[in-house]
Amino acid sequence: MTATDITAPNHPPVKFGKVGVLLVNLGTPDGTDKVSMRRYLKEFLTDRRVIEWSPFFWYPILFGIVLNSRPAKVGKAYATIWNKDLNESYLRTYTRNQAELMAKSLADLPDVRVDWAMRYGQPSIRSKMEELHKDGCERILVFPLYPQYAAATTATVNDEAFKALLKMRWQPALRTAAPYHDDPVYIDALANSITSHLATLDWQPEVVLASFHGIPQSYFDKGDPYYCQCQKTARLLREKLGWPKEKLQVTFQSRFGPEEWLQPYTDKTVEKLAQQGTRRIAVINPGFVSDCLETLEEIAEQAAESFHHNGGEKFTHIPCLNDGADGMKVLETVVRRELRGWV
Ligand SMILES: C=CC1=C(C)c2cc3[nH]c(cc4nc(cc5[nH]c(cc1n2)c(C)c5CCC(=O)O)C(CCC(=O)O)=C4C)c(C)c3C=C
Ligand SMILES: [Fe+2]
Ligand SMILES: [Fe+2]
Repeated sequence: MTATDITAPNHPPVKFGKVGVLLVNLGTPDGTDKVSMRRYLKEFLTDRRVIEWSPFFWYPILFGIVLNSRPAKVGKAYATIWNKDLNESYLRTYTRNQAELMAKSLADLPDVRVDWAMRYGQPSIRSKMEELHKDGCERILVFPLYPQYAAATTATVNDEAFKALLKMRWQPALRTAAPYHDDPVYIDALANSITSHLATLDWQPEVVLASFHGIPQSYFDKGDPYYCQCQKTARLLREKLGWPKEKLQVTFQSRFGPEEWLQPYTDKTVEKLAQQGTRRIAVINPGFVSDCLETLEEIAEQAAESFHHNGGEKFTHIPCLNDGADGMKVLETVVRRELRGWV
């Protein structure tokens, strides 16, 4: 269709013919104060893709205990890793940078619009879908920025994108990007980030932990592919580096609540390694596209402290791919692949 196809009298102006790419990450509070933290955690922890317990059981605990105690505690943790220059979390800074850099690298596709959103907090997926649509995007690619698929992350982003279409008369076509846990470009980028980080040190780790965010064991038992995709990423990374299994070990971090989560746990492994005589370790977080609370505070601060406290000597955290050239090459490869047939 071209503008000349609009022949009806008094037809309102419409934009069309564009393709949108929406990069989506998990989310972020607007500030580290209690009110912002509570708002963010409430949106996050009422998502049934994240907490699968029945609301009849969960809400009294959430509203009676968790949302009264956790905002202050987590706010303090966020304050230690806040991007003070821009007064925002690094997850927000990196996600915005990724979208801006992506727009530049797709300059050869003039009909493509790139934007970013957060599943929890601002800018919301709905607001960005509406903006892209108004801007003439008849097709939108939603890219949940998680290399490994989990219902608690990927599926909830996709759900929200589809929900945004519910009230639209003229819906855009919607595509969602597949996980890329075994993409050679991603594995190469991780391998490069390990070797180039280790080359900056005057010591070498005996063990490198590949620490992924955990999920409850029960989600895995119900068929979530996340655990297996994490294991595959680590196997391919080991093969790429030519390392044995003992040198690159998979662990799972960020447990929440009393249930059993995927094991081995990162915090317990760090403690045990130090207690059993390992003196030098490195930790990489291959499942996180950008550094955030879970990498900067839980690993680079807390895990490092625990390692030293238990007798370890050298600890280093390998930064996430963030908005660096290797990481952007990964994201661009996925976007160009998923746009095939549309551009
Ligand atoms: C049952 C609760 C949770 C599940 C399941 C879960 C899965 C999951 N999360 C990420 C990535 C991130 N999580 C982050 C923070 C975070 N995660 C949970 C809970 C669950 N996550 C909470 C309550 C929080 C907030 C902090 C806290 O209260 O401890 C973040 C960091 C966000 C930031 O702004 O820095 C990320 C990223 C993945 C990949 C995942 C499952 C695969
Ligand atoms: Fe999480
Ligand atoms: Fe955490």
